Amino acid sequence: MDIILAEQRIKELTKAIEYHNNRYYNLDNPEISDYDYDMLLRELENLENDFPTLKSPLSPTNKVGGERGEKFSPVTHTVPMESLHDSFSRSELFDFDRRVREVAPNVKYVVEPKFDGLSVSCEYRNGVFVRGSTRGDGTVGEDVTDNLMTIRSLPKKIENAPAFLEVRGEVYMSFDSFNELVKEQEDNEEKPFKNPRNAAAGSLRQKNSKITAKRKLDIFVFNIQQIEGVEITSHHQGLDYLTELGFPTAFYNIFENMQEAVEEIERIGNMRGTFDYAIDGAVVKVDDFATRELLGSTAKYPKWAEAYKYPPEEKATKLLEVEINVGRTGVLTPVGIFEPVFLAGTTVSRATLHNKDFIDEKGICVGDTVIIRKAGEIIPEVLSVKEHGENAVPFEFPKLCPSCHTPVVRDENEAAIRCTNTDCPAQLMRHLIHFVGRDAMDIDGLGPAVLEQLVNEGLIKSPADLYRLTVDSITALDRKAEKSAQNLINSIEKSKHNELYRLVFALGIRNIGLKAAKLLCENFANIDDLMNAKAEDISAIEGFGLIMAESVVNYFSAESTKNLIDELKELGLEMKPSEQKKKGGIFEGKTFVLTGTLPTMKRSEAGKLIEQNGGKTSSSVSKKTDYVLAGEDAGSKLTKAQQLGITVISEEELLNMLAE
Ligand SMILES: NC(=O)c1ccc[n+]([C@@H]2O[C@H](COP(=O)([O-])OP(=O)(O)OC[C@H]3O[C@@H](n4cnc5c(N)ncnc54)[C@H](O)[C@@H]3O)[C@@H](O)[C@H]2O)c1
Ligand SMILES: [Zn+2]
Repeated sequence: MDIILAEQRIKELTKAIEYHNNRYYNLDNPEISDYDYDMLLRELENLENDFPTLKSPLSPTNKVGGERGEKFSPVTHTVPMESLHDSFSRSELFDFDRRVREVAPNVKYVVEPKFDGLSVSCEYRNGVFVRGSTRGDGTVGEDVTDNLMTIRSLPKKIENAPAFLEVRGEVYMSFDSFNELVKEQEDNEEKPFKNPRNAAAGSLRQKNSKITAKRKLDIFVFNIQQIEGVEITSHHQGLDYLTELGFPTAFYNIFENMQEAVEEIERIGNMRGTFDYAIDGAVVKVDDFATRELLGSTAKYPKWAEAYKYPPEEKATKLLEVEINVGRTGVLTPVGIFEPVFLAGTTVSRATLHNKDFIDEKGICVGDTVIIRKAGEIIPEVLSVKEHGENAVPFEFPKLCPSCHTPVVRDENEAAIRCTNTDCPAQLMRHLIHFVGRDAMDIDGLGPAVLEQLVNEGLIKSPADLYRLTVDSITALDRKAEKSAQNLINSIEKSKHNELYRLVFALGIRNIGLKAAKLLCENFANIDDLMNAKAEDISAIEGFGLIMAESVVNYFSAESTKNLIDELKELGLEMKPSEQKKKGGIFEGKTFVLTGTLPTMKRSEAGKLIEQNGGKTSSSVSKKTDYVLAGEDAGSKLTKAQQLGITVISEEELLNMLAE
């Protein structure tokens, strides 16, 4: 390649990598697989090696991680949180070994699994967990102490602790917790997380630690960053000590040569399907700290460690049939059923085919041999058709709902095809599951199996029928004891006293999630006001757009909704109003966006103050924003405010406004 072309390609790659970095680190929502990303980075690294004069000091090959978001306060890492250099072949590992042996001919290596989560640092003073932070750009991370507090396996207080200890670990979500979460998200027709890593990152970087607590995160601790009062001279000694203190650590082994280390890496690779957590590789580390000192670091990673990344597994299998699932809002989702294959640790026999367009674009026919792969190690995806089956014909997307046989419709500008029949049994099941859910009416003891029985027996045709159940009607179902029937009735009774927002969420109005349901109820005094609200009134609520507003109005104007609400009222649902948005404070009707570090207050404190005085806070700057309260290091939000000509105030000015 000549230098002109190389320069052009380096520019392209840099741009693409920066784009994907932002999606991955800042938005927790990557667009391409890690493997594809690694290949882009590798191509850039190779070009920079071939044309050293073209390498910019700001190259992504020189930088760790993403940027620090504005959600959390900054934490400066005394000991930088470095990244790792990746190898994709044995020969690269032996190159690494050669470089190390120039400095330390008798090196010993520790090999351990490389967890696929997100990196955090945790600090302990006299054994008490005092602060935890994300890696950020390696130098400055985000303070996520409250969220780390929710991780059960992370010790909060350690016995016989050193005066000061900073450890580094990887927060992850187990496959079990991840599958549970995705199922919940799918049932609610929310966009599910793509893999456990994104789920872990998205959950840890939550403003509301109550949400983090529900997500069941876990941690493996793999390094001592700093320690006072205890002397440790090697990595394996450090790991043993951490285990002794009660930290969850992973297994490791020590080797005297690279050949054995490579075999261990292969062994771990072969085992990866047996772990309950995702690993994306293994790490080889120089054991002795003094040798590490000698080897040093580059701007991005230590020269004493090397990661080996396992390639994503792909397999060919036959598509046997396409099943159509009907979701709560009636969306028909095609699911491919394959001849079972063992892939990246689990047996795969189904994968979503997303929608009609996906099937048409790939030209997928029943009977074809297709290539499937696990992206991000977990969710199987269909990559391509490898070979058309002999008599394979293109899959015909059904024109009727498979559950109720009503003709389906496709909305304009939407890939989704829906069944719009409100009495559709498939939707009814989904709807009921949602209706009784924890964030909705919160009725204990009504799992999918019981609901299905009740629906099959014809006892339940709508959510209102739940309130018509009796102990007798339930005990009549097979194997239901009187006691459990009574418990069920009790929890159904209890749900009658719920606050209105639960019902509004439970109704499953399109585009209305839990937060929107709460907002609606804070802005309308009771169900009747809400049912009579006009789209303009609803879209005036901060956080609501016209689509959401219309969705609410359409839903409540339907005759079937009116009947349902009447029935529910008659059956004794209290529909308790929520506390109404405070009216009349000095910030009444004003929306604030808070950004940067304030001189004396935490942003959450300032937010509370604003809300106590009738104002609202929002996380993004728009034309609806009245004030941007900016502190130090206010980033893009400040710029946006300036572009839109929105008044920017300081903490002092805020306090002056309140004093007036
Ligand atoms: N798909 C995308 O769009 C996209 C974009 C950016 C980054 N990525 C992915 O992110 C990763 C690159 O990020 P990175 O800089 O964090 O590098 P990395 O994940 O490859 O390696 C460094 C990280 O490994 C972690 N780690 C886990 N177990 C460890 C152990 N036992 N010892 C030491 N460290 C351990 C550390 O927390 C450290 O931060 C790659 O996997 C890349 O594919 C993907
Ligand atoms: Zn239907």
